[in-house]
Amino acid sequence: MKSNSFNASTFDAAIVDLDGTMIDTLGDFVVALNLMLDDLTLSHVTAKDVESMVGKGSEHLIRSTLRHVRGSDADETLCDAAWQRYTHHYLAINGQHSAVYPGVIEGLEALRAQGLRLACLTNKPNDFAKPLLAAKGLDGYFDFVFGGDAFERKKPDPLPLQKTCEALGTSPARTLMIGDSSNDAQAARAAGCPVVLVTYGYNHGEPIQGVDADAFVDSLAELGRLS
Ligand SMILES: O=C(O)COP(=O)(O)O
Ligand SMILES: [Mg+2]
Repeated sequence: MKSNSFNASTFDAAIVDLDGTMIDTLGDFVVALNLMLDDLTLSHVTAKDVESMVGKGSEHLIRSTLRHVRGSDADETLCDAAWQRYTHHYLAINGQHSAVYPGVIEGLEALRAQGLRLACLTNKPNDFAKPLLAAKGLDGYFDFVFGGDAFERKKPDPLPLQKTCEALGTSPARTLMIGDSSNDAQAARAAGCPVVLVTYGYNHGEPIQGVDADAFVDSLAELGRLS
């Protein structure tokens, strides 16, 4: 951890991002998107293409994918058809091409052992996020799981973090945000939450070290060594 400013007693709770922070879901995204593209008789995307488009929710991912393969913005009819096919395929393969990152279980165990309440806050829709956490054995760590459709606006807007703090009953200043992208960091800054970023996730194709955050960790297991 590249900061000495954290101590477990500084926090009452932590809000943890999902994709790119706890679970490497790139494989699921690529498989579901390419099945969708097959249905629409469009050409495929690669993992490298998808990595820079993940993080702003499924609608954004689908629109970005359609723009990438067609070279122009898709109209609403195509977006609606794509959304239907994508949802169908994603639900069928959810978690099959994904893996929990090393150190995640250790980090979550340590945060719980230090008495922190935990919430998962992701831009992934609720219907994708909840079964995925359950399939990977992570659901039991969280008092709350909020997807990208849980609130009126998504990260990087601060609203989802403010609402999650309200649900946890904690003040933003004592609630640590743990994420992998500028989305998480911007939302945390605007909500007044301290923020730690992992160095291994998806940051819209940009180096994570360039993002304004309080600390960076190579593994969530490092969070257990804060005290
Ligand atoms: O855009 C997504 O679906 C992933 O979002 P997350 O990084 O907030 O979990
Ligand atoms: Mg993420």
